[in-house]
Order: sequence, then C-alpha cells, then structure tokens
Amino acid sequence: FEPITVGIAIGAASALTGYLSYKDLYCRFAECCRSERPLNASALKQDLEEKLFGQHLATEVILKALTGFKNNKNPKKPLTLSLHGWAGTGKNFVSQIVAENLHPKGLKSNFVHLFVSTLHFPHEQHIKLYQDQLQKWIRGNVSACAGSVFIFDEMDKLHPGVIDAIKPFLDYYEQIDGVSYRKAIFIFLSNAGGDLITKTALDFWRAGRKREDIQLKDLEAVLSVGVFNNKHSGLWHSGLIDRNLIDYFIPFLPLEYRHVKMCVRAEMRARGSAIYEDVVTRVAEEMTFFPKDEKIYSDKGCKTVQSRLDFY
Ligand SMILES: Nc1ncnc2c1ncn2[C@@H]1O[C@H](COP(=O)(O)OP(=O)(O)OP(=O)(O)O)[C@@H](O)[C@H]1O
Repeated sequence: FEPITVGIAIGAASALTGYLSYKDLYCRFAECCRSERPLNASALKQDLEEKLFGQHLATEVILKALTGFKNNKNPKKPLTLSLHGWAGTGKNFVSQIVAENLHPKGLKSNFVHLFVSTLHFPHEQHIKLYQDQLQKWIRGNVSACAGSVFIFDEMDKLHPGVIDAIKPFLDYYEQIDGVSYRKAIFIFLSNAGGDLITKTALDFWRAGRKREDIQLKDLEAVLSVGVFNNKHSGLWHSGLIDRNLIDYFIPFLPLEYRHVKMCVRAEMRARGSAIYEDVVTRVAEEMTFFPKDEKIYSDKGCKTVQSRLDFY
C-alpha cells in the first residue's frame, strides 16, 4: 500500500468514528430522529399485551402492521392506520403506546404530531388555510424526520376537505417536491363504525360465544358498510378509501365491566397505590353500562376511571 492511501483510509476511518461518536453523544442529550432504528417488536408486543385490555384484534393488527412496515427497508407508501371504536376503548391510548415504541419521547417527541379536529381545524370557512398549513407542517416535519408520526384524532368531526390536502402524501409516490413520505406513519382515530362494532360484539355475546373468538373478518364487512358509506366521517368522502390508501382498519371493541376493573387497577398501580379491590368494584359500579337490559358494555369505556378514582 502506498503511504498516502493508508493515510487517507485512517483519516477517513477516524473521521467516521469521530462523527459517529459525536452523533451518539449528541443524541444522548438532544432528541434524534432515528427512522432507520429497527422496531423492538417484542417490547411493543409486551406493552400492548400488558397495558391494553380487551382489544385482542387491535393488538394483533397493530403489531403485525408495525413490524411489517418497520422491517421493510423500502416501503412503497407511508403506513396508514385507521382506528375505530366507541369512546374510551383505547384508541388514543394505543396511539401513545405506538408513538413511544417508535420515538422514546412518545407524544412529547418532536417527531410525533397530534391533531385534534375540533381544536386544530374548528371552522369550516377556514378549510383552505388549514389545508395549506397542514401541508406545510407535514412537508417540513417529514423533511426533518422521515419516520415522523402524525395522529389525527376525532376524524369523524373533521371536514373531509382537510384530509384531501394530505392525500398525495399518503399515496404511492416516490417523492413529492424532493421529499419522500414513504417512511412516515399516519394514524386516524374515529368513533365511526363504533355502533356496528358494538352490535357484532353483542351478537357474539348473545350467541354465547367468546369475545376473543371475534375475528377481523367478522368485522370487515360491518366496517365496510358502516364506515366506508358513512357520509359523516372525515375520511370517507375524501377518496382515501376508494384509492386504497388506508392500510389497516382496526376495530376497538366496547369494554366490559371486567375491563373497567382492569383499568381501575392499572390506574391505582400507576399512582403507586396498593390495589384495594373494594375501591376497584365501587369505581367500576359507578360507570354506566348498556344495552338497557343486559348492561354489558361501559358507555364511556375506561374514560372517566381516572377522575372517578380521585374521589377515593
Ligand atoms: N382498552 C383499554 N385498555 C387499557 N386502558 C384503557 C383502554 N381503553 C381506555 N383506557 C384508559 O382510558 C383512557 C381513555 O381512553 P382513550 O383516550 O384511549 O379512549 P379513546 O378510544 O381514544 O376515546 P375517544 O373516542 O372518546 O377519543 C386511556 O388513557 C386509558 O387510561
């Protein structure tokens, strides 16, 4: 070897290791976008199985969708998940778990963005402005971090025009104006279809079948009628469905008395308290259940558990 070549090689190597350690050091103190970092699938699985109660379908589909997407070095489009179900069944909660498994700071991460329809896009007359702002926001953030996560809550209260603005980003384009959106993740949350999911769960219950026996295929047809044709839900007018831009529809089942109790226990644990079963029962019994006769499902899911626990 010529001395010059060796010198260049050593220089390059030390520059590279210097750069790497600088970057590592930097990332210890500041948040870094690590879109290429592999997903720890077993950590996600454990989180979902331990923390999310009564949602065997959501657990299964989310795990499958995320591991598949993150293992693919070359996705052809961003991942789009549409979560459906009754209030308080865990849609926001799951989004938070997913966000934390992708970016350790979760919802506080600079690479995770939550939009709430009634908060961020309240006025119908300003749709044009919202469209512009949203496009700029998404473009800017995906340019800064390819693996950005965007969560849209209350999709059923969103004017479909707003989502129209981001349709091109969800499509199969390699790049748009020099930016590739293919590693980004979009999560839509909605109550649309919740009544039909509940009806299916109730049919199973009335037939004496186990909740865990409900399969995705039992709900797909139901969701397609109830959600795809529902004129009052933000997505459906927008053509996202016709163009097959939603990768997974994820149903959230209504929660039963036993699940509410699990939520109370989880909340007690989170507060560092011992588990008092009499309090667990009292909080769960304060919730209201439907349908009128059978009283199986909590009408607010686990939503008011935390505030109710404050009384004890
Ligand atoms: N399936 C569940 N497993 C564990 N905890 C749950 C579950 N569902 C709800 N919770 C608890 O209840 C709280 C409220 O639920 P969450 O905000 O996720 O409901 P949601 O489905 O997003 O409701 P909405 O449609 O009204 O926005 C969560 O922060 C969590 O503590």
